[in-house]
Amino acid sequence: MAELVFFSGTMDCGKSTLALQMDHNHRARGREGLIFTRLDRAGDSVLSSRLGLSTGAVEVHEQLDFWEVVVAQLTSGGKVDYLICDEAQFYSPAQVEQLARIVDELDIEVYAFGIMADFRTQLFPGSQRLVELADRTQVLQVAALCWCGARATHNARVVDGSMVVEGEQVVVGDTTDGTQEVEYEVLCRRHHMRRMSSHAAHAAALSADVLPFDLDACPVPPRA
Ligand SMILES: Nc1ncnc2c1ncn2[C@@H]1O[C@H](COP(=O)(O)OP(=O)(O)O)[C@@H](O)[C@H]1O
Ligand SMILES: Cc1cn([C@H]2C[C@H](O)[C@@H](COP(=O)(O)O)O2)c(=O)[nH]c1=O
Repeated sequence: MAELVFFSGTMDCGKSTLALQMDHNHRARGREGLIFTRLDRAGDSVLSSRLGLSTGAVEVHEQLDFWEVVVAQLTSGGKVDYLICDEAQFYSPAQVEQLARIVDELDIEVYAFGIMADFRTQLFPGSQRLVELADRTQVLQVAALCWCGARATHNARVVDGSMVVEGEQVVVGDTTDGTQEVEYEVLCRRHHMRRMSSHAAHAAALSADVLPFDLDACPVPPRA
């Protein structure tokens, strides 16, 4: 029986790489699949991994209906054994429901990949619906790490070097709108809650070295 599986984890933990590997392994055994993504950092209609691999994909626009796409493929004589769905956090709840229907009524495997929560630690609507409907939610094994070395569990947004907790939910990574540079960094919960990105930690470490300087305790009198 087919399943809807949600592979989740922080940014940069290898989700897109796993999506490409799963597609490769299925294809190598003669199975045929459809690949979908939305707002990949490499551009429209591409599923890309930071390891350098990429493949063409169907861009999931707001109006895309997964059910219609798959049924059209089947009725035109195509074979569909599985779907690979990357950046699934950006899909609408209705689109996630279409994916569940494809599993149940067409017996096609659906593998969805995405982050669970945004930079404010709030669930993306698409991810929430996936957790609600998936047969299984699987956290990726490869841990992305916080700057302190702990397992990273949260995604932080850094705008012009400072961590922010307000703003639009969706801003594609590694972009600039011409005025601001938006980056993301993964953190452990402790440092996310303290708003301590690696940049802030570095600045705090530097000022800790400089500020507590006690002239009276200094063995060498400073030169005039
Ligand atoms: N130069 C590198 N050498 C080895 N592994 C790398 C390198 N660059 C990135 N990676 C791996 O790629 C992972 C990110 O892959 P990607 O599939 O793009 O992540 P995600 O889709 O979860 O954001 C990193 O966690 C790391 O394990
Ligand atoms: C936390 C967060 C992330 N995003 C964007 C940034 C990236 O384009 C994707 C995640 O991609 P990845 O393959 O998992 O690295 O999501 C966003 O728009 N809003 C956020 O809060």
